[in-house]
Amino acid sequence: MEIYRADKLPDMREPVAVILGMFDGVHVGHAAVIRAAQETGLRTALVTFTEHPAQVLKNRRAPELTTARQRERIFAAMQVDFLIYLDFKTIKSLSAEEFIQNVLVPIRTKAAFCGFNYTFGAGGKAGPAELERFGERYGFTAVRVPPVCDADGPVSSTRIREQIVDGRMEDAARLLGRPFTLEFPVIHGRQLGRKLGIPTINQRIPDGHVCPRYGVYAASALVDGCWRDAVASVGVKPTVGSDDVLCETFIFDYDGDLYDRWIEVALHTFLRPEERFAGVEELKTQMERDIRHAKAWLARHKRNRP
Ligand SMILES: Cc1cc2nc3c(=O)[nH]c(=O)nc-3n(C[C@H](O)[C@H](O)[C@H](O)COP(=O)(O)O)c2cc1C
Ligand SMILES: Nc1ncnc2c1ncn2[C@@H]1O[C@H](COP(=O)(O)OP(=O)(O)O)[C@@H](O)[C@H]1O
Repeated sequence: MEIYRADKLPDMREPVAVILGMFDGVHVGHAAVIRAAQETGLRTALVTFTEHPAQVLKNRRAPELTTARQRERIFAAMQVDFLIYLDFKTIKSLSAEEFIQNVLVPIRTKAAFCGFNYTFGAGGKAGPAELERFGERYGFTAVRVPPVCDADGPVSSTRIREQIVDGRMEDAARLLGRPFTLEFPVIHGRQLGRKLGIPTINQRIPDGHVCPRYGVYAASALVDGCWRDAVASVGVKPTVGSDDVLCETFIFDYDGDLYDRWIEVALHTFLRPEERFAGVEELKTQMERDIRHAKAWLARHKRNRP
């Protein structure tokens, strides 16, 4: 996948199928839009923004399900050919027709795919119907891909955020089409884990990112291309105290240095809420119990997970 950032649009040698949207989470509804574009047989160009429009317009946005880094990896794995980042600050004043003229026409759009609720042009006033109308004028077909639904309605990033905040990881995984993962750099802690015989990689969950329910999860961690079983704890560790919201993961049967590396941790199922213990000994006893519970759960769910 070739990535183009802001200012400069790529010089396309052949016409492309364009995929439009933010795609936070890249859930099964998003995947349907991407697949529809790929079915044209054309090369696909996903056109998105560096910053979320809501962030620029309202200085406020829903917490992210995926970082740009994660989305890039997922798009690449789905075999999207080009990823084009536009700067929303410069795009936001363009009228709907100017957006077509300044972005879709120069990249040789032959077909444009969007979700059922896609909006574009100044004030987000234009939608799929306008895209179709402009398509006729500028020589591309416009396709509005219907929502993927389950028994509770359309799959949406909003629903998935709620599931994650509630610790309903299996439900979230169903709508994402893969387990929910966090991927952040490994930072230094107080080295207490090692003293307890349970070293953990510590990862800060930044503001603006969705934060799973505080508590303990059966997990796995991607280390050097291999998913390893693990147990993770999300929260502020009230027993010892923490200034940050952390995801701390103990990787089973592993002993290596992971500081400063970006490690992806999948949270499969919620085991128990975070607790404040009277002391470190009580905490250690509970952590050992958590390890047994996580191992038992992971052994029972060997299939369908990384
Ligand atoms: C499986 C697991 C469960 C945990 N549960 C709790 C908990 O309920 N309450 C709490 O205060 N800390 C909890 N922690 C966090 C520990 O306090 C923390 O990992 C330990 O203090 C080591 O910190 P360090 O990484 O800074 O050395 C848990 C950690 C793990 C790995
Ligand atoms: N099995 C393991 N699971 C997690 N981290 C491990 C493991 N083995 C070694 N490590 C390393 O040890 C560090 C964690 O040790 P710990 O004493 O908890 O220190 P800290 O308080 O800095 O997190 C991790 O960042 C990682 O580099």
